[in-house]
Amino acid sequence: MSLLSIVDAQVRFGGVRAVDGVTISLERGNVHGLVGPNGSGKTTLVNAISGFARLHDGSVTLNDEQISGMRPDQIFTRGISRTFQSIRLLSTLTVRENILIGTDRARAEGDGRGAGKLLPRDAVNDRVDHAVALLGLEKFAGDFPSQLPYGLQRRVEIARSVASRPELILLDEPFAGMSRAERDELSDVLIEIADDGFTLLVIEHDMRIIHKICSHLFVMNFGRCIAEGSPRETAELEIVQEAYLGKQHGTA
Ligand SMILES: Nc1ncnc2c1ncn2[C@@H]1O[C@H](COP(=O)(O)OP(=O)(O)OP(=O)(O)O)[C@@H](O)[C@H]1O
Repeated sequence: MSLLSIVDAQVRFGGVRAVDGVTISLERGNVHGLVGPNGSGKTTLVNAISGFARLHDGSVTLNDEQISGMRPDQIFTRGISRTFQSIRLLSTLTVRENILIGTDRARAEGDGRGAGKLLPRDAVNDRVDHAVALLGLEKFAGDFPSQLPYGLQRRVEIARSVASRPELILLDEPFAGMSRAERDELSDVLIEIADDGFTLLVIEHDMRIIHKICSHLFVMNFGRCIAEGSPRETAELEIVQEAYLGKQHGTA
């Protein structure tokens, strides 16, 4: 059984079909890449999975439970955590305190619907320690986000997601704005996160990074998923190369 199944998902903004009948599945433990030209619908698809965009048609199911139609907080408690293109950290909290917020999902672990008990303090600390270590943030745990370079702020956001122990982490352009060295470091960290058992869906433009970290790739254009498979096989497809060369939809 797939971890997440999206069937015929459609999201429209007025006359714009931002997501236009996407049917894809995410498999547990994989790092999935989501690529496509600007405006092809990648962020809208991630928004639809995480409850930030309303589906006009189709469905999203997590572990066989339909989550489309739920609010973002309800989807979070069911185990989907995400980051945004712009970093969203709380400036008055330390790195560790920002990551601690991720453990709030534990409140819902009783019945998966927000009625669970609080985790014991030791268990919360273990989760935070694990996330801090996985993201290599030990030296910065007492710092405030504004004291850190951009690449480390990104890592704090991802650590916060990891601390929620989600079933699936959605990362919207986590490498954007990073130096090559920061990109290489973060890609190694994402591989470690996947080795730790997490399932990831990563929006990224840099095919070098995609080839390095992803086992499965989805390619979008004009709101549709036009190809999927291993990064190597999809990159070689003519329809994918045409999308990146900017040929218009429906033209020869
Ligand atoms: N809130 C919105 N209101 C109106 N149109 C929107 C909205 N969000 C997205 N769109 C439109 O939906 C289409 C898909 O946008 P989306 O941001 O999902 O693409 P993307 O592939 O993530 O692009 P990028 O790589 O530039 O981030 C675009 O035509 C965009 O202008």
